Amino acid sequence: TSGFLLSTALEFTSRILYVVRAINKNELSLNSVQRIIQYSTEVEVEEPHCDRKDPPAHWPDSGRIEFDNYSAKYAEDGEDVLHELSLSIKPSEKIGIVGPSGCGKSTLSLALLRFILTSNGSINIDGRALSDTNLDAIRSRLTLVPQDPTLFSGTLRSNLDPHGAQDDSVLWAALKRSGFARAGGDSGDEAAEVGLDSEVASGGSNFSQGQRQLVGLARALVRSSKVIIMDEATASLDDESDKLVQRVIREEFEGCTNLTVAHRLETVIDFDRILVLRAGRVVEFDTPLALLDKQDGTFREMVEATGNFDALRRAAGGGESGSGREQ
Ligand SMILES: Nc1ncnc2c1ncn2[C@@H]1O[C@H](COP(=O)(O)OP(=O)(O)OP(=O)(O)O)[C@@H](O)[C@H]1O
Repeated sequence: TSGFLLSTALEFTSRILYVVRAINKNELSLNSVQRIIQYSTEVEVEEPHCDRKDPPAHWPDSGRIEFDNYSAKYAEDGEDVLHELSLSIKPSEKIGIVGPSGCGKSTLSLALLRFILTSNGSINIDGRALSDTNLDAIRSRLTLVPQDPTLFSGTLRSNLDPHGAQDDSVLWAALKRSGFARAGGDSGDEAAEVGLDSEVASGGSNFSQGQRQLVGLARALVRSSKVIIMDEATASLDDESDKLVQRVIREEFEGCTNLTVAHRLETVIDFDRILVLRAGRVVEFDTPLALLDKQDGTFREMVEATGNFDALRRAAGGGESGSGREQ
């Protein structure tokens, strides 16, 4: 009986491990995974390993993203949720995605990893249509850093590199570049020594959400993804962690194309361009300053509603407030 129990327990553990690895591989938070599992029961998703072409090893090499009249939906018989998106994102551009709740921000980030169904048009990255590209390749070459990256019980090393494919020096460099090494390994009561062997509790519960995001960024650095999609944390990060996350995006991902779903306008106010969505459509797409100075603009209204217009406009690189003036 004990032998049977042991083998059942082992089988159970190995199944759990498989799921955890799958989650980690795709850099998705449990929330996102739950949502995707939920979608996949409701949605007629594509076969995950369907016979689409493997891209060359260096793809994507510059990170140019083109949406060409792209529409998408969650279910074959459902309504489109994203409508006729046509926009071109240049290599290394930092794009903030904003808009009211339910406008399609998260759906757009899922679309880049082909988690939803294309109903019309296409998304191309460096000239390659995602619809013609092997799904595993898409999800291993583009990185989605969710609001709260999933960490699993083990060490920082195993969380950064579950397949043990990288040298410690690469992992350590990523931890330092992400700012995690400086951010400390626990709640910061005392200067904790952080190393690759630092223990990670189940769910990363011995780290703050900000620190988990930094580990998520370190994973992206280890993978040297050219395209990084971030879902900004809605919960307020402590100031220190927030600054670190922002610094990493600006400095360490300088050569990457970055799309950030932003809940707080401060996060993206100095990005290269802002994409404003409403009801799944693009309503504005321009530099923050141009949008702030656009009479009756949607982004401008959103910024005005924060009551912090002048400070945000300054942060966007603007001088005297352009309130009330058309360019
Ligand atoms: N699994 C699903 N099946 C069908 N429709 C969905 C599903 N998930 C989201 N939607 C719909 O897609 C639209 C866009 O939702 P999405 O979550 O992308 O918006 P969002 O801008 O990210 O919202 P928030 O700021 O609240 O996170 C909404 O109308 C939503 O109801």
